[in-house]
Amino acid sequence: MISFVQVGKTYPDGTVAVAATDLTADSGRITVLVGPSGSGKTTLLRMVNRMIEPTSGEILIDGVDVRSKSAPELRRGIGYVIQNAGLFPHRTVLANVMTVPRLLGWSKDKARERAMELLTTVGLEESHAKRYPFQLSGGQQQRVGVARALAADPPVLLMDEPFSAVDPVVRKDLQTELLRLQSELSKTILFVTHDIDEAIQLGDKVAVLNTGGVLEQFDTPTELLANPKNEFVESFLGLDRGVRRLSFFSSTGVPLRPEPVVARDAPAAEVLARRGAQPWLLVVDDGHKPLGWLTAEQVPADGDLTKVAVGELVSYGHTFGAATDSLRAALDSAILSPSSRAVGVAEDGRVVGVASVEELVPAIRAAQSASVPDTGHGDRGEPGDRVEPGDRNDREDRDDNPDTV
Ligand SMILES: Nc1ncnc2c1ncn2[C@@H]1O[C@H](COP(=O)(O)OP(=O)(O)OP(=O)(O)O)[C@@H](O)[C@H]1O
Repeated sequence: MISFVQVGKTYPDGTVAVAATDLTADSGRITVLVGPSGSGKTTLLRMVNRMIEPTSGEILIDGVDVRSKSAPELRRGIGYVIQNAGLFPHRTVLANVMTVPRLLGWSKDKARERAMELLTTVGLEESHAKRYPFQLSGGQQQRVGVARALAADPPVLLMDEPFSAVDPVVRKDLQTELLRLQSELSKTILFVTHDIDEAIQLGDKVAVLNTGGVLEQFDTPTELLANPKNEFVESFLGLDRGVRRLSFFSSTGVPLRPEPVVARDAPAAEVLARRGAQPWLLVVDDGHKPLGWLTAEQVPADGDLTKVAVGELVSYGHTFGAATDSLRAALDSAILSPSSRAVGVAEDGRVVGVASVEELVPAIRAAQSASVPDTGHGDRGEPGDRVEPGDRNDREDRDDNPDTV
C-alpha cells in the first residue's frame, strides 16, 4: 500500500505542483492518476521513488517512510516504466531486462534466466532478446520496458504514461496485456495518464487531479462515471460518460430476437415468411455464423438466398458476446451497423439473436437508473480516442533511468 499523507510539492520557483494531498493506493491494485497537463501527476508519482522530494508531508510504502532508505536502494525495489520505454539504446533487450537483477547482485545466469522468462511473460519472443531497442517496434519496446521494471519482482510498479507513444491499436493491446499480467502478479501499481478512457479501463481506483495539483475526486471508475463530484470532474469525464458507464453493465438483459436470423440455405417458404415480418434479415452460414444483412427488398422473389452472393450482403459490422460483453458493446454493435441492429453471438460465434437500437433502449434506461456495485475490474469496455500528450522527457531535472543511480 502506498500512502500519501498531506504530501505537497512546491518547486523553487514557487510553482505549486502538488497541493497537500492524501491518497492511498491499495496493495495489489491499479491506482490511476489522471488529469490535464500540469496537474502534478508526474510529480506525485516521482515522489514515491524519490526522484522528486516533497516539500511537505510524507509517503509511506506499507507503513514505511520512503525516506528511511537511500534513494538508490528504494528505487531498486520499485519498478518504473515511462513513455518511450526509456530503454538503454546501446544494450540489447536481454541486457536491458537484466539491469536491475544485476545491480541487485544476481548471478549472470540467474538474471538471464529471469529476463528470458519475463520476455515471454510480456508477450515477446526469444529472438527479440538479442536485438537492440531500435530494432523493435514502439509497442515491443514498451513491453521490454514493462519486463525490465518487473525483473526484480518489485511489489510496487510506477508507470508514467507508459503507453502514450504508441498508436491506439497497440495501446489497447498493451492495456489488455497489463490487465492480464496484473491478474497474475497483483502488483501495487500507480499509473499516470492524461487519458480518462485509459484511466477507466485500467484503474481499480482513479484519482482525478486538477491544475495546481488539487485532488478533485478519488473513486472507482463506476462511481466516478455515476457521481462526478463537481463540474471539473464532470467535464473531464466528457459528455459521453453515460455511454462509457454502460461498459460496467452486462448485456444479458438485452432482448435478442432470433426471428430475423435466417440460414442462407433455408427453405424458400421460411425465407419468404420472415421477409414479410422483418425489415432486415441476418443471413447466417451453415454453422449459424453471421454472413451479413439483407433488406426485405433485396430478398429474391423466389426466396432462394443462395442466389445472393455473400459479397452483396450488407456488412454486420461487429458482433457482441451475448453472455460475456457489456451493454456498451451491444450498443456499439447496433449503432455501427448499417442495419442499426446488434448481433449477439455465443462463445462459439453462433448467432443467438439480434436487437435494434430501439430494442436496446429499455436495457440502457434500466442501467442508467441502477447503481453499479463496486466490482473493481469488471467489464471495462473499449477505450476511446485519446488526447496526445506532450513530450515530457525534456525536463532538465528529471532522470528517467533510475537504474543508473
Ligand atoms: N522542475 C520544475 N520546476 C518548476 N516547475 C515544475 C518543475 N517540474 C514541473 N513543474 C511544474 O509543476 C506542475 C506539475 O507538473 P507535472 O509534470 O507533475 O504535471 P503533469 O500532470 O504530470 O503534467 P503532464 O501531463 O503535462 O506531464 C506544472 O505546472 C509544471 O510546469
